[in-house]
Amino acid sequence: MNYPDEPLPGSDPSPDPSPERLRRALALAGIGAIALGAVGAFAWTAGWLGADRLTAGQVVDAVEANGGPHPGFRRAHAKGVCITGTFTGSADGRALSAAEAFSGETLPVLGRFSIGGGDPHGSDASARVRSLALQLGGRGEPQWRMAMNSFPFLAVATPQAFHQQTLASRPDPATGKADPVAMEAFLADHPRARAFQQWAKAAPWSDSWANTEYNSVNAFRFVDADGGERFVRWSMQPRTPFRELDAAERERADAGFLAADLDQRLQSGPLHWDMVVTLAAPGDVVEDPSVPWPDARDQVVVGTLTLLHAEPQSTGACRDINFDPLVLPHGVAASGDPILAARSATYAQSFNRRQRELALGQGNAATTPEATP
Ligand code: HEM
Repeated sequence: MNYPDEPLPGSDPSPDPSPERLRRALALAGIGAIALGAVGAFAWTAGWLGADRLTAGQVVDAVEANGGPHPGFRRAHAKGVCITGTFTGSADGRALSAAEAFSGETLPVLGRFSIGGGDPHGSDASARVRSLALQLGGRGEPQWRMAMNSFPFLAVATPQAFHQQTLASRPDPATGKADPVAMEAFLADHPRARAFQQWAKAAPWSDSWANTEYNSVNAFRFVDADGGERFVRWSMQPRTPFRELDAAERERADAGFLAADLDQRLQSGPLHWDMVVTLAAPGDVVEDPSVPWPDARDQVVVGTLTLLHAEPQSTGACRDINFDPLVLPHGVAASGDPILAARSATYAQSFNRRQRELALGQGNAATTPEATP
C-alpha cells in the first residue's frame, strides 16, 4: 500500500539536532497538526528531513503487524467507545494558561475510552492499559485534543526505541507471545524500559474506565495571558473511588465488561474527573516521557471533566476523529519531546489508513454496531 510518508522528527541520525532545527520541526508540527485536524491530511511535510530516517509509515506498519489486520479500525487502542460531556476550567487554570478551556465557560467535550492493543474485538480483561482521548471545544471553537493513558510514564524515550520495542513485542504465530530473546535484547539496550515492566506487573488493574486516572505522560508548555511559560504534565483524576479488578475477576470478566460497566454507571448520572496539572521544577526532564517527575512537585486543579453519555465507536462521532496530541489551542504548546512529535505523525498515518479503508468499503466491521462493544 502506498501512503504519504516522511521521516519522523527526532529520528535524525545526527545525535544532537540543533535547537533551530528542533524549533522549525515543532513549528511545522503545529501547523501540520492544525491542518490535520481540519482535513485529515498527512501532517508531516517538512522537506528538510533526511531520507535515511525512521518514518511514521514504518512505525505504523510495525504496530499494525502486531495487532493483526483490522481494516477501518485504529491501529492502536483499537477497541473503545465514544463519549460526550463537558469541561469547565477553574480560575487557577486561567492563571496558568490562556487556553479557552480555562475561560470559566463550560465547553462541549467529545471523547473516547479505549484499552491498549490493536485488536478491536479483544477481551477487556486482557489489556491492563486503559485510555481516555478528549477533544475540548466544539466546531468553530479553538480545539484541544489529548490522548491519555493509565500508565504514569512511558517505557521509552525516543521514537526509535518505541519502534524497537514494537518489533521486539511481535507475537510469535506459534505461541501468540513475544519472543523472549528479542525482548531481552531490547531491554538490554533500553534498561529504563524495565521500570515500565515493573509498573505493569505491580500496579493494580482498575475495574472500570470511570475510576481510572489518565495521564498526559508527555510534557507540554502552558502559556499564560502575559506570555509566561511553564512546563506541565496533567492527569484526569477520577472522583469515582478506585476498585481493583483482581486476577480471579479478570478470569471471569466478560470481554466487553468495561463498556457495560460504563453504560450502567452513566444511567445513574454523570461521571467526574478533576484535571490536575503538575508543574515542572527547574531542571526536571521535559523531553523524555520515560522519566517521571518527583512526587513533591506542585499540583493545581485546573478544571472538571464531566462525562454524560457513551455510544458505540462504530456509529459515534469519535470514530472519525484523530486525537492528535498536537492539536493544541492558544495557551498550550508542545514541549521538545520527540515522542510527542512522533505521535502526531503516526496518528495521522493510522487515521489516513483507516479512513481510506472506510471510504473503499474495506472496513465494514468498524461501522457495524454489533461488531463493537
Ligand atoms: C511513539 C509513541 C507512540 C506511538 C507510535 C503511538 C501510536 C498510536 C497510534 C498509531 C494510535 C492510533 C491513532 C488513530 O488511528 O487515531 C494511537 C492511539 C492512541 N494513543 Fe498512542 N502512541 C504512542 C505513544 C502514546 C502515549 C505516550 C500516549 C499517552 C500518554 C498514547 C495514547 C494514545 C491513546 C489514548 C490513543 C487512542 C486515541 C483514540 O481514542 O483515538 N500514545 N497511538
